[in-house]
Amino acid sequence: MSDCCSAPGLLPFEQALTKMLAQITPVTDVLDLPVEQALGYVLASDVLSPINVPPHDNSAMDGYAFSHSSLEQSSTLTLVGRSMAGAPFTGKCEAGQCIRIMTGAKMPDCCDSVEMQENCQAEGEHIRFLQEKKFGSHVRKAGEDIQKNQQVLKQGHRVTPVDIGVLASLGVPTVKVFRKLNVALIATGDELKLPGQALTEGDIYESNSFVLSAMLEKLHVNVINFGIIKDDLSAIKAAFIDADKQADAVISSGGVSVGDADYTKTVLDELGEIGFWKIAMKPGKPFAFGKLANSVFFGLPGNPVSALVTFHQLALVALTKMQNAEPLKRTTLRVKTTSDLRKSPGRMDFQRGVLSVNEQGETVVASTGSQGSGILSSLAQANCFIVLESEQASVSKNDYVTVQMFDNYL
Ligand SMILES: Nc1nc2c(c(=O)[nH]1)N[C@H]1C(S)=C(S)[C@@H](COP(=O)(O)OP(=O)(O)OC[C@H]3O[C@@H](n4cnc5c(N)ncnc54)[C@H](O)[C@@H]3O)O[C@H]1N2
Ligand code: MOO
Repeated sequence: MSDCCSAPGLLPFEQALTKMLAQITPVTDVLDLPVEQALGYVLASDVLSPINVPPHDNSAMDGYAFSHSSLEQSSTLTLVGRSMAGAPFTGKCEAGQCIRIMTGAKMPDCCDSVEMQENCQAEGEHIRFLQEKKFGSHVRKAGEDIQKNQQVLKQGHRVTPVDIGVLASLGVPTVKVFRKLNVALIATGDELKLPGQALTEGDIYESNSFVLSAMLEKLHVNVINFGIIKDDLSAIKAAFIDADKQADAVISSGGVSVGDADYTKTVLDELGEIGFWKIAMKPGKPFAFGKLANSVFFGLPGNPVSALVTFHQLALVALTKMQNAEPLKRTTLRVKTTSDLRKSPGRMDFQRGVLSVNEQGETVVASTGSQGSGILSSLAQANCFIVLESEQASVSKNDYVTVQMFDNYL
């Protein structure tokens, strides 16, 4: 994206992203947390395995362990002991002998292979092996999953449920993680009512803080919800001051445009500094970024789709950096559109699309229809953004477009 194609006065999207990220300082405070509490946290150091996993060679089947060379002499071996999971065979065995073994039990030192019991005939202590077996069959080798000192997880990785299992399997009781961010949410607007309240003339229900709060939960931050603040300069100023004291980042929605009751930018300018305002993107043109005394500030536009798209494309990327997490990976594809797409050059569009596979097996995208920035339900129907560069004009059906798949924050 270059300056050539953005409407005058609007910062190209990529430049806005770069400028914003340059002003984000990642957290440095580190906690040592029990692994079972680490879900969603960002690792503050690499995790190396202190052991081999599994720690010893063990059987993958219930059956009989033996030395492969024994079977070259005779297909019937003599049973001389038992190895159970947690109660290994500690005795000695010789050529021509075998050991009863259970899944997960340690391989006796004298054995190198296992046969499952379904392929054996047991008559007292005489075990007949009915099939030929390869050397090492049904043996899970020590360290075949993870080797001692192997890097298992990297700094910056966000801990998943499976990671918690992997850490437990290493016998690791605690992990070092970066502290959670505190993020304040403020919805501005005289017209906003909470679900459950009655609407009077001109009111609408507030939805931005609900969806933003849910997205922030997925990002694993502490949300400090300031609820609805009236379109009043001093009320907004007081809320921003309070939020700035408590949070690493303050996110407001609404009041960021040029209307008579749009105070966000004025207050940001008074209390801190405006990094930039107005981006060549659609929806989301009036997005503002800046700094308050202690925190960074994201001023999202009030329109529900504009608020969510700017949060997803900009604020979420910045908060991820602030968490010290590895950058978000977003999947993009070039696919055919089955809809005509209306667009004027000058802003980068994030249109809502539905990606699917048609009867011919081709991956195609369709528009969700009207792209008004108040139509929140269209985001719920969509599974991707159709990303159209700033200079692009309308696109015809059957042309190829870039889509960005929704990630798990939407
Ligand atoms: N003269 C101009 N007017 C507008 C421009 C412009 O460039 N010149 N830009 C338009 C664009 S683009 C957008 S986006 C909006 C953004 O306006 P604000 O950020 O000032 O938002 P509001 O005016 O407060 O609200 C816009 C719209 O969204 C509804 N809203 C607000 N907050 C919430 C909420 N928490 N939950 C649900 N809905 C919300 C509000 O009722 C309005 O309908 O400005 C255009 N105007
Ligand atoms: O940016 Mo506004 O978001 O076009 O409606």
